[in-house]
Amino acid sequence: MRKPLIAGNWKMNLNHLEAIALVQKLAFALNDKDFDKVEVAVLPPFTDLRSVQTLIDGDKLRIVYGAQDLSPHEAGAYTGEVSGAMLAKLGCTFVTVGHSERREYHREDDDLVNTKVLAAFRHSITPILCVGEGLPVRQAGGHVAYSVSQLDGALRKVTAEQAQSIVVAYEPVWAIGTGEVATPEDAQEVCGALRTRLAELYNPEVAAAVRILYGGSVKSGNIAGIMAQPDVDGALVGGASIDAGEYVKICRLGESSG
Ligand SMILES: O=C(CO)COP(=O)(O)O
Repeated sequence: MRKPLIAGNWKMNLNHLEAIALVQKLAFALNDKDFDKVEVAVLPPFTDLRSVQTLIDGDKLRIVYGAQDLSPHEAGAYTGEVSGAMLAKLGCTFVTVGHSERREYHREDDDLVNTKVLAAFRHSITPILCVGEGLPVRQAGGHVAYSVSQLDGALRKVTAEQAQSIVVAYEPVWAIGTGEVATPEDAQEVCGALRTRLAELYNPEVAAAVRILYGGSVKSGNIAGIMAQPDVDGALVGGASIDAGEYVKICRLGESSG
């Protein structure tokens, strides 16, 4: 049985003081003890992680956290990079890898994404592997093949044991930050195909264990329909995750529709 996951990708928003304020608001709303049917995560910028860790650990909050990227390297002369070991030391549960904004603005390709997935596993951090097509690919009808090939590329040398703990996020680029959300059927089509591919690459047990999220303009008004789909196990939320009231609503709806 897959526990639904709602993860908030803050992107490059909120300094560490603003991060503390947001987590305090979320904690107040989400910390009642009935709220245990969904896992709630926040993914702040690197500079906020220590503050978020201190708050969550200190108050034993029911929120987990992670980073938005990591280096494929272990340590050394890699100016500007942050290693998996550093993130593990900060108690990160998750790290997003292969987000379309990294693929587009930092030219990350499937090979680099693959080395980052492997780096996350070396430090027992769960990768949230992002895949998804742009508008021209969608219009040409190639969205399933494109997303599946990104999955294949990212999972090279990943064992079945590792793969069963991964989180995959289907984020069609045309739906990110545009207000144009995929229909529940669009989300199911690709998430279902990704699960089928996991069964082919590994085995049915791995496919059944992996949580597959949808991301792209998720709001409280559209989450329920998307999460009602059999192969959608939660959401990777961008803009709406830095609005405490809206994110709490999304998490509550995720809990009841998961
Ligand atoms: O990129 C996303 C999450 O990783 C989605 O962003 P939005 O929810 O702002 O469309």
